[in-house]
Amino acid sequence: MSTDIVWHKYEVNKQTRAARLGQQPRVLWLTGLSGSGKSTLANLLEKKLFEQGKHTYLLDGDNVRHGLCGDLGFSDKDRIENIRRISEVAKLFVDAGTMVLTAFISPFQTDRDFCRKLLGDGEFIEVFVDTPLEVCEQRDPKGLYKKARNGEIKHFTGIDSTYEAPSAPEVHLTYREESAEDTAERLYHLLVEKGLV
Ligand SMILES: Nc1ncnc2c1ncn2[C@@H]1O[C@H](COP(=O)(O)OS(=O)(=O)O)[C@@H](OP(=O)(O)O)[C@H]1O
Ligand SMILES: Nc1ncnc2c1ncn2[C@@H]1O[C@H](COP(=O)(O)OP(=O)(O)O)[C@@H](O)[C@H]1O
Repeated sequence: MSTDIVWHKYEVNKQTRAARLGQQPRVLWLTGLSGSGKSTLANLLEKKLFEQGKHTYLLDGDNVRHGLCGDLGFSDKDRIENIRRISEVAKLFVDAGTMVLTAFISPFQTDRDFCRKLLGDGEFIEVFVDTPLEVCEQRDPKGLYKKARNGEIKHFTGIDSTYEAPSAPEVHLTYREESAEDTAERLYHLLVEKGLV
């Protein structure tokens, strides 16, 4: 526990940085099952925003687990800590004026709400990548569902670990049989329609 600490207020702050970058910093938080398309869509969306001159950063589950969260596994307790750390990192990026995209399963509503509360009003955009389990399992891009069904991986989301679907996401990306590029375009337009990017 950190005690006897104070908060320093700086003159160069979120508002001044955001004004310099000419954008509204926020977090586009993609949540969904493994294989639902979070990484693919976040990557395509970041590319689009970046090409428009936005200052972006993508935090991705697999990548973050190589470093910052390399000591964490997939028990409920570890997933909660994973999302807590990522939320704090996302907040720092928002403070730096950045448009953050995240691609984590983030299976629990309370943890996603934790990040929402950590940020300012309107800064947390929850995007539910609502791809059915059957489709994710059929895609199985990393062969993990197969391993989970064989019992080689325990606590796999959707198989023997819970996924709580968002109750009121800002964007609900329903499944359609179409290319990833088309889905990313659909996501982009939903965000634009709602004035979120
Ligand atoms: N048991 C289990 N359950 C779910 N996922 C597993 C598991 N073991 C490894 N993986 C791989 O880890 C990626 C998910 O990491 P996340 O940090 O997004 O998970 S979580 O938000 O903490 O639940 C996940 O990546 P995605 O497939 O991109 O979602 C998997 O590649
Ligand atoms: N419409 C689509 N949207 C997103 N991904 C799709 C789509 N159609 C097929 N895919 C494929 O599904 C897989 C999704 O994997 P990934 O992006 O790693 O998901 P996640 O990050 O949620 O685990 C990729 O291999 C991607 O090419």
